[in-house]
Amino acid sequence: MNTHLSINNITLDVTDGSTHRRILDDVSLQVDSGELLGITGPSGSGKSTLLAIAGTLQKPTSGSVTLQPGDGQAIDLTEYSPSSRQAAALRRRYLGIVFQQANLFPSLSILDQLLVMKRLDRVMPLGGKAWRGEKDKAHRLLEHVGLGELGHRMPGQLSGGQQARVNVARALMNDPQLLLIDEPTAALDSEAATTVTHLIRRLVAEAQIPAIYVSHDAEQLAELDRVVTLRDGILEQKAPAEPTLAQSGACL
Ligand SMILES: Nc1ncnc2c1ncn2[C@@H]1O[C@H](COP(=O)(O)OP(=O)(O)OP(=O)(O)O)[C@@H](O)[C@H]1O
Repeated sequence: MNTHLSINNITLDVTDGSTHRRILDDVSLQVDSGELLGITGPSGSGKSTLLAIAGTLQKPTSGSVTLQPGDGQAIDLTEYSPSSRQAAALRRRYLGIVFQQANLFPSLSILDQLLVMKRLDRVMPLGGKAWRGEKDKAHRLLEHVGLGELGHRMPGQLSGGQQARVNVARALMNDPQLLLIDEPTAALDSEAATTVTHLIRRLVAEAQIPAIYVSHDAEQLAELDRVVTLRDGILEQKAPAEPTLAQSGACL
């Protein structure tokens, strides 16, 4: 089932005292199922803000973000106020968000980092069938990100790259239909960063969901399916490619 993301004419204006600023200006983007789209651009160009809007964490001044799951009705992710119960429900049901800082709970094991939100979300008797299902899933995800043996460790006992992998696994616990990733490898050395980017790429292809990956890192961006650039809130348009001889109909 194809899940498709459509960012439609997003504009964000903010007022700072008596100054009005346009942070995002008529940004439109499409991301296909299984596609990992990179967004890059100078600092302050609006990348994280666009991600926050797609993640229901900020409301645009105008425009919409539509998630079309393969087997259901289209969902407008900009419909509700970010602090509303409805927006929280959309995040829980449809979105996986990976922020730069893993922000792992220092006193919880790696396995429990994946399970803690499930505990808060709904009351599940420990040891019951539903809870065992979630635990199995957390184990499977940790194995999938190469941390199968480390579920019992505490965050302080993991390297930065391993913590970043926990961060990714945690975002997949709710089987998201859209993955939003903000500079996941900024704090990592090049080798660890590439491992995490390859992992994300594999997981997105396997889950066949659309994903957006914000980064400044040219080496990581080169690993993605497609990259677009934001500059001063405007999406840079690539010049159309020169037509090939065949397209231009030229005869030799
Ligand atoms: N609600 C808001 N009120 C005022 N300014 C805002 C608001 N939201 C975003 N901004 C401003 O919008 C601009 C874009 O910020 P954003 O964090 O999206 O940029 P970025 O491209 O992700 O930068 P970086 O690469 O440094 O993380 C910044 O100048 C930020 O201060």
